[in-house]
Parts: sequence; structure tokens; C-alpha cells
Amino acid sequence: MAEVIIVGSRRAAGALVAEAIERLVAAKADSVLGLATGDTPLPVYRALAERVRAGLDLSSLRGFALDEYVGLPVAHPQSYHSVIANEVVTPLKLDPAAVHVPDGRALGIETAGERYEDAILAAGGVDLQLLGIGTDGHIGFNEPGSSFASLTRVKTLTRQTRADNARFFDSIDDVPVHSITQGLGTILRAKRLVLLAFGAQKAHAVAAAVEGPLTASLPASAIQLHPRATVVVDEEAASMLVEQEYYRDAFAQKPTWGPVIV
Ligand SMILES: N[C@@H]1[C@@H](O)[C@H](O)[C@@H](COP(=O)(O)O)O[C@@H]1O
Repeated sequence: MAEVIIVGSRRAAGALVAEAIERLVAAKADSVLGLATGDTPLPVYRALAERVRAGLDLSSLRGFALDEYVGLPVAHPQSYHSVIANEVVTPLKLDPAAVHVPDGRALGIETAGERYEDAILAAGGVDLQLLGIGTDGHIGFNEPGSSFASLTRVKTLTRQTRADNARFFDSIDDVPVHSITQGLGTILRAKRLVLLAFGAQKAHAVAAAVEGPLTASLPASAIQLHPRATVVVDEEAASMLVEQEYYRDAFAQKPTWGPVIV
């Protein structure tokens, strides 16, 4: 079972996870961070950016994004290339050449997944993978039905995901139909997983991912297979978890000889 930490605010979640990343970098400066997009990881990136402004050096940190839209020009403001550049690479002062995003250009798309897998392996794998969760239980863009063994490949987005992401575009019709995403098998190879979720609209997906049966119908349930997975949620996102009391007790009584998270 994943470790579940219920926090009072997004800011507190950001600080907690930024602390874990700082510790990772202190142990290994060129650690590989798995990067998620969407609103959810922003408090982590903001907390890290504050630390960088205060002198933390992340210039050797390497990164791999989870996913990208297919067919969106790289320079489009909502391409994950742009989002990762603006939200992560620039504020954290990372080396742009060391931060990778799957290639969603139509030309060569049939080999893009394999190339991305090779690049992750060549980098020695992901040390800590940040994850958000879709309202339908997707992680990355692994929509319901995705194989637990899947690797980076093209996935068709569900109507629900396109509706959820329409807020970033002029209309739902402008949301691409396809994505290229790390698979559940790729994500499970990361050494640590940290899944964040905030707000009542995520409560069902979080409860199903953490306490529901392992099922490809709820892709995030795959995290139950990972030996070092931590779920950081606010009260609203935690509201449908049955074992909340246990998670609070476990965190309050966490042995002092271990790290705060992961
Ligand atoms: N592909 C991304 C996911 O990586 C993200 O975790 C999820 C939730 O998004 P948000 O954090 O904005 O709620 O949906 C997006 O479509």
C-alpha cells in the first residue's frame, strides 16, 4: 500500500515534496526527476523555485516529462514542451538540454515512444517520479484500460480528459485527441513515486487508486504495485479514503530515523 500523507494546503504539500527533492539532490546532484504537468505539481515547482532563489543549486538535476500532446506545435503555449520550459526549466534554472519531453510531432511518432524509453534507460532511470491524477484515474495520459506493463506510446484521450483539459485551450475542440505518454510500466520502473492530488473532484480517483482493487480500469491503482509510493493529498482529495485515521496516525508517529517522505 502506498503511504498517504494528508496535508492542510497545497502549499504544505509543495513544501513537503520540495524537501524530498532537495534531499535527493543533496545525495546525488544529477538525480533524475520525473515531471508531471497540469495544475497539481505547481506547488512543488513553486516551492523549489523559492529554494533556488534562496541559493539551492539544481543545475545538475535532469528531468523526463510524463507526456505530451500529439500534433501540437512545440511552441504552442499549451504544449508540454512549453509548459515544462516555463514552469520548471526556467524557474528552477535547469539545463534545458537535460530535460526531456516526449516528441509529439506527427513525423516519426511511430518510433517516438521507443526513443523516449531508450533515453530514460540511458539516463539510468527516474529517481523520483511526480504524478498528478486525472478525474478518471489516469496518470500521465494512461487512460482507463491501459496495461500495467505499458511503455511510452500514443494514447487516445478520453472525452472526460479532453473536457477536463479544455480550460487550458480556447475550447474542447482545440484539445488534441492524441497524446504520447510514458506507460504504467515505465512509471512503475521509477525508484520512487509521489502522487499529488488536491480538491474534491479528485477524491473518488484517489480513493480508488489507493484503496480500490488493482485494475487497468483505474490506471492509478498501479501505484499499489510500487514499493516506494507516497500519496500527498489535501483534506478534500482525501475525503473518500476509508483509512484516513490510519494514515494520519502513521504520519504522526513516523519514526524519526527515516526521511519525512520517500
Ligand atoms: N496529462 C496530465 C496528467 O499528467 C495530470 O496529472 C492530470 C491532472 O491534471 P491537473 O493536475 O491539472 O488536475 O491530467 C493531465 O491531463
